[in-house]
Amino acid sequence: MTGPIKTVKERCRKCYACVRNCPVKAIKVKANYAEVIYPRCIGCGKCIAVCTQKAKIIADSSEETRQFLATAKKTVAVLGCSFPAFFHDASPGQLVTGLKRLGFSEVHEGASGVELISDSYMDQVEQSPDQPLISTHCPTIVDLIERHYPQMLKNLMTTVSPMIAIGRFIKAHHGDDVRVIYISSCIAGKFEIAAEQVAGAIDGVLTYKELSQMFRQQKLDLNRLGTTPFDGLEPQKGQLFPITGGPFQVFDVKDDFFHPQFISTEGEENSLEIIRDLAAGRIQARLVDIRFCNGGCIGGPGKNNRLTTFSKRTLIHQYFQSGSTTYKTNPRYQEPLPELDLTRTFRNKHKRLDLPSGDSIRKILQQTNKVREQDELDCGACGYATCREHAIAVYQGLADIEMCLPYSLQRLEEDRVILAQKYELAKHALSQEFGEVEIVGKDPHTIEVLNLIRQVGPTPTTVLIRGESGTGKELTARAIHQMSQRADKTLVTLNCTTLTDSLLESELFGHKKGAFTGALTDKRGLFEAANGGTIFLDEIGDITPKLQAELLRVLDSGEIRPVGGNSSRQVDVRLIAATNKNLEQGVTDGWFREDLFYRLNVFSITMPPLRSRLGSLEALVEQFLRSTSKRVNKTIDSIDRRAIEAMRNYQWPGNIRELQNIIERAAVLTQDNCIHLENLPVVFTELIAKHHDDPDQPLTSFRDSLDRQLQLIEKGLLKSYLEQTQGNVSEAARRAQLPRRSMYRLLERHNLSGEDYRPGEK
Ligand SMILES: Nc1ncnc2c1ncn2[C@@H]1O[C@H](COP(=O)(O)OP(=O)(O)OP(=O)(O)O)[C@@H](O)[C@H]1O
Repeated sequence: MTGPIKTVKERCRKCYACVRNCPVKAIKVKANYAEVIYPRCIGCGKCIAVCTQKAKIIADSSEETRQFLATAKKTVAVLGCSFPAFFHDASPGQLVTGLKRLGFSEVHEGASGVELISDSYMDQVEQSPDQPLISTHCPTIVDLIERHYPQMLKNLMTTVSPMIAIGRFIKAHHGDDVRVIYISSCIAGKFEIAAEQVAGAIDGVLTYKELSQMFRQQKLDLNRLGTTPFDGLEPQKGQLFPITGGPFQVFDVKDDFFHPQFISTEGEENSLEIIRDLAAGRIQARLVDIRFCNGGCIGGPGKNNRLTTFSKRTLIHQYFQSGSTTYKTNPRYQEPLPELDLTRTFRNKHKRLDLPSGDSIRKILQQTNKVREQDELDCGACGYATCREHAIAVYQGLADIEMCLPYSLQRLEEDRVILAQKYELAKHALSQEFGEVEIVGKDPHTIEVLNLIRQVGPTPTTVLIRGESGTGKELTARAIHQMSQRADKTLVTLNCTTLTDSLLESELFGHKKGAFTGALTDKRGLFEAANGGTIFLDEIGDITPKLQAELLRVLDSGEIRPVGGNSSRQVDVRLIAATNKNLEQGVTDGWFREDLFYRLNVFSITMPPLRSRLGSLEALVEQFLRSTSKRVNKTIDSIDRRAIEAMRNYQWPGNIRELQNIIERAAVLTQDNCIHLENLPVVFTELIAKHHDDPDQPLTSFRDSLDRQLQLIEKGLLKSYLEQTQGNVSEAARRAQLPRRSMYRLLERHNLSGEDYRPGEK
């Protein structure tokens, strides 16, 4: 069932402004838009006012009115009592002329409808009812009680509103030969005329905005028109009705405003407060006059100007006092009528929504990560004042879980991490398919690694690859997989540092639908994806104790259990793990499980750092020149001697990956086909210590001088080791705790030889 407030779905951006501002929570949030639930709506128009995207609109009655005007039947216009506050640029007589030009046969003032109901009102008040009477001229208040406070139906005065009264009055004089259009700033009137108890009195409600639009379309400038008198009855005090206190003036309620038995109030907050007070029996008034809009009927949402309540109030008062309006009352309205029925009844339209149990609320709160009381932030971003109200609305199907902002932000972050991981996986898969896998190097360390790969590759043994970052651990894992019987099956790579504990568990072992928020379907884990092949867990030293225990269980049993699942599945996966952390230290310090360490460390390969395999430096450089040339789309086929010399003297903290990156950078920078020393980062130029043997060299830059001094210290130390070991280079290397090859390289660089220190050989 749709009511007069419509949603333009394409415009709704789900900002929840309407949810937040709707006083009776009559907005339901759907997948792509928020819409009004008509049976709960009270037509106050707040959602229209707060929607910056103009996605909430009031059903426009101008087209329907035009159609009425185009037929032979008479159509009468009734101007709501607030019209002088909205059409103040033109005189009332010009407005009447304008309406007649549009085709209306007669124009009446709604204020005369107020006077029609005055007696009925006072009769009810004077009967001294035993419970407070609530006025019924504001349709929003009537809807509020019918739809949300049905226990107060008995308090509603059984009199129609002035709009219905004048509609019935006009129709009583014309028979069914006439249509009546009411023009007002009140959009709730559009709701009211549809109520079965008053149906037929008014045929359409036009807002002032819609009427102005009709004037514009007809190019009618009211200021240029002559004046025409009203055709209806001349009202007396009814013209004061729309403003605060107006009804009491019109109905001649003698007791003043200070008397607690006669209360007149308006505005959303006051209206809701007084109805709650009345419902709870906290106040005992005789007559309560309530109008929902701020300032009374001059505050309706169907307005066409932005004047303040005070200036509109002044305009109404001026109009009342001026007495300049002219009337040429149609004689038919003077004729006596059989008594006009001005009563109405009301109906309980309350739709009770199921209330969740405490347990259901708790479960919904948990879905948005609210487990403890302090997790309930009550931030209001969802449109509900508290997390509990939001949870109840979710239970009642009015709200979405995703409306919780902190929860949605967290979900987004988790999704981002998962996507980043998936991106890494895709990248790896591509490089596995199209990238180079060849391990370059002829130095003894690399040859030793290649031998180990050859030996362990074809076996199903678990391998632990260790070594500094960028030394080729992943490359080695790929080589092992390619050399294995599983080479035609998948190699799944996972970097354990990128995922949180819970995500890593679901990533590795999969999850069942509903295992946690966001687990919308069953999902296969990486262990299952690697079934029959190999799984490479990079940075294994970074997984948490919980996951270490789980991994150990999988390695021992060969079975995986998805998160949230009850049964296990057998998988045949070869595990290769890598780390640059000292796991033995981890075992001692307690952050790595000893049993897992031994389970992983069945066969270990330690990747030597680049600084200890400089024998392969040139081969690596050549390899990277080739691959980089392709990548940067340049032909680079050589590197100059000084650049290589500088590279030999560099420590390579980032190892082979750093070398690869430096070559790529240089390839981009070079202007010809060769990489020069100048194309390398500045540190390499500084490493070419031209004068490191000459202590008397005049001081140049601080860096040069420091480098020179360090070279001297280094040479002095080497000489001491050679002296102490009488030129035995192996012994000197052992004492210096350096690899023998490094010792030879250092001696070569400083032009030293063991022979010079052997006894008798000097
Ligand atoms: N011996 C080698 N021959 C050719 N390329 C190599 C060699 N070793 C490493 N690389 C290249 O160096 C880069 C870094 O290697 P890899 O990613 O295997 O190192 P890693 O030790 O796994 O690094 P991290 O610890 O940072 O994950 C890769 O592009 C790889 O192809």
